[in-house]
Amino acid sequence: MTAAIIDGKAVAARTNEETAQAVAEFTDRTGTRPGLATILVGDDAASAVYVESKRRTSVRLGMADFHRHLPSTASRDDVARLLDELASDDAVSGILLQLPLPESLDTTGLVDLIPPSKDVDGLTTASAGLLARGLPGLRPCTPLGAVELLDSSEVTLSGSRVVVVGRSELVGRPLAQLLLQRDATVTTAHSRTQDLPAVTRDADVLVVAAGVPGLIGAEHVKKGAVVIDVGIHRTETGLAGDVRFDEVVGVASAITPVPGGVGPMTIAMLMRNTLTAAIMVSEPQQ
Ligand SMILES: NC(=O)C1=CN([C@@H]2O[C@H](COP(=O)(O)OP(=O)(O)OC[C@H]3O[C@@H](n4cnc5c(N)ncnc54)[C@H](OP(=O)(O)O)[C@@H]3O)[C@@H](O)[C@H]2O)C=CC1
Ligand SMILES: Nc1nc(=O)c2c([nH]1)NC[C@@H]1CN(c3ccc(C(=O)N[C@@H](CCC(=O)O)C(=O)O)cc3)C=[N+]21
Repeated sequence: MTAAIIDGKAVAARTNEETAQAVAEFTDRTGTRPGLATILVGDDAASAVYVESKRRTSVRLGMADFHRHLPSTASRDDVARLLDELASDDAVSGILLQLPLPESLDTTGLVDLIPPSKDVDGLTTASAGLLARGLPGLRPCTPLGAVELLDSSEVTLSGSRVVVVGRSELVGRPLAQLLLQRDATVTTAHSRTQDLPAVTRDADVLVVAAGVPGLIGAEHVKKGAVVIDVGIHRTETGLAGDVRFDEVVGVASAITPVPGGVGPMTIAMLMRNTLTAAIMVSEPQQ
């Protein structure tokens, strides 16, 4: 048996088409475009590539592009001032502060200057609280993308055993919360987990966001499980994930590739969140 390949690129393209359509309707109705502000601090090459990709996609879908680039020497006050300015600009629907920030800057303190209504990355303490409580709010893009891929493959979440490897604020933790809301039986594994293969072999659905190249092999996967690989690494032979794809493809029933899996979905969910943020401002809930 060889696993079905879950085509994130195709699902993202379909999602983006729907978003573009909804952006056009929004613009007809309100006379304004949803606007995405991306902020890059410093010159990390990978971050610059991701930000470019987000900007390019937002423009293609009909949104307004507000990009700001600060030098790696920018102070906390420089970043805070910029965030305040974008927070009070009505043309800006969503603000994305690309991570990681240079080490000298206090990431949580700065992210929390983004108003929850513009937090299209879903990373502020306020958004995390809303998610934990199950209240309406903007959710982090990569977890949303992973769940969307599972839905697109018609994977049953309710009652299923899902193991998430990783507990970061950006991916693992919010993903576990989203899956709990979908009534999955969720286990979160991390670097202190004992006997990781025994834990992951229990999973009907295994989502890996550990940031360790090739961490997960055939010995970690139950026959017929669905495997979502969030990891992304630049290697000499190209991009690779946290999962040894060549091994696991022979054990799983479905698997995401890297590239072409979760990555494109992250951007598609950012676009959808930006539209949602714009709509929430133009049509506030009663
Ligand atoms: N495709 C996409 O759109 C995106 C991809 N990524 C990628 O996903 C990966 C994870 O990102 P992120 O969550 O930000 O990473 P972090 O480094 O912030 O978190 C990694 C998590 O994995 C856990 N972990 C590390 N090593 C092991 C191990 N050997 N066994 C079990 N758990 C382990 C850590 O545990 P502990 O808490 O104990 O330290 C931690 O909770 C990276 O490769 C990143 O590049 C990230 C965002 C978007
Ligand atoms: N505030 C913040 N929000 C983020 O969402 C965020 C972040 N910081 N920091 C870094 C991670 C990483 N991330 C990715 C986005 C797209 C792809 C993506 O499009 N990947 C393509 C390939 C891209 C390529 O060719 O390099 C793919 O997997 O097919 C990957 C990874 C978002 N992140």
